[in-house]
Amino acid sequence: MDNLNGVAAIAKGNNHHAVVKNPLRDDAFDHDDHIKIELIAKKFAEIMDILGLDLSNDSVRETPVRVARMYVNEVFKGINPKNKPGITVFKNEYNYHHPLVELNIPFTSFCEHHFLPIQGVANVAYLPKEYVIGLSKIHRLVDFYARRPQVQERLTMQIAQELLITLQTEDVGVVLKATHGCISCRGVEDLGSSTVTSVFRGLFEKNHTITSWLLGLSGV
Ligand SMILES: Nc1nc2c(ncn2[C@@H]2O[C@H](COP(=O)(O)OP(=O)(O)OP(=O)(O)O)[C@@H](O)[C@H]2O)c(=O)[nH]1
Ligand SMILES: [Zn+2]
Repeated sequence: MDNLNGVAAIAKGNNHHAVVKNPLRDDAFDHDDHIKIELIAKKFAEIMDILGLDLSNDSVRETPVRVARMYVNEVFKGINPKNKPGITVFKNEYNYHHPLVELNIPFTSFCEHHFLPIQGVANVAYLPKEYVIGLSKIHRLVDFYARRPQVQERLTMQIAQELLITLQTEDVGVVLKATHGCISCRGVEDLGSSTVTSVFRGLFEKNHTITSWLLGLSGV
């Protein structure tokens, strides 16, 4: 159990910087969340005011603080390493040395260029060595890295890198299929297209049958 606790500690610790980084300043967490909410609400009220919205109207009066809370506590909470989920791993006592695939994990992220939703599913696979991970923790990791201003490529890499580190395996495959609000709601306004990104490491890179199978599972 000591070993197990050791690995759990690595997973829980601040390995936020071990993976591909989001563009964040060093002082990103100098303000407490409640201060951030207060500051963002003020700025958002200004934006609404500039747009000509009547902030004395009952329906929109609370919108600045709603948006501020949503940014800090919900859609961008994954920026802050303190919100990283504790990841439980277990000794692979049953010696399962075959792929495990977690399919159709839904996620919502936000594109860092337009702050519009990126919504889709993740297929995550790995080949266990000494440790296996609690299934729900794969979902929680996808969610944690999604809740940031993101690009899909970085999100895919962060999930893969986190699993490589946490599970101490070389064999990981991550496929994300998503639609981008900035493609559908504005700009080119193309409904119905989707974006697929993938990271294949170790077995999942070398064995093309498994790679195509994993991509096939994403409906590509
Ligand atoms: N590679 C990548 N590009 C993204 C992602 N999300 C949004 N984009 C693109 O980021 C680009 C930003 O380009 P800009 O030309 O600066 O922005 P824009 O003028 O609003 O672009 P249009 O969407 O073409 O109107 C756009 O082409 C978006 O489609 C992503 O996850 N990955
Ligand atoms: Zn965008």
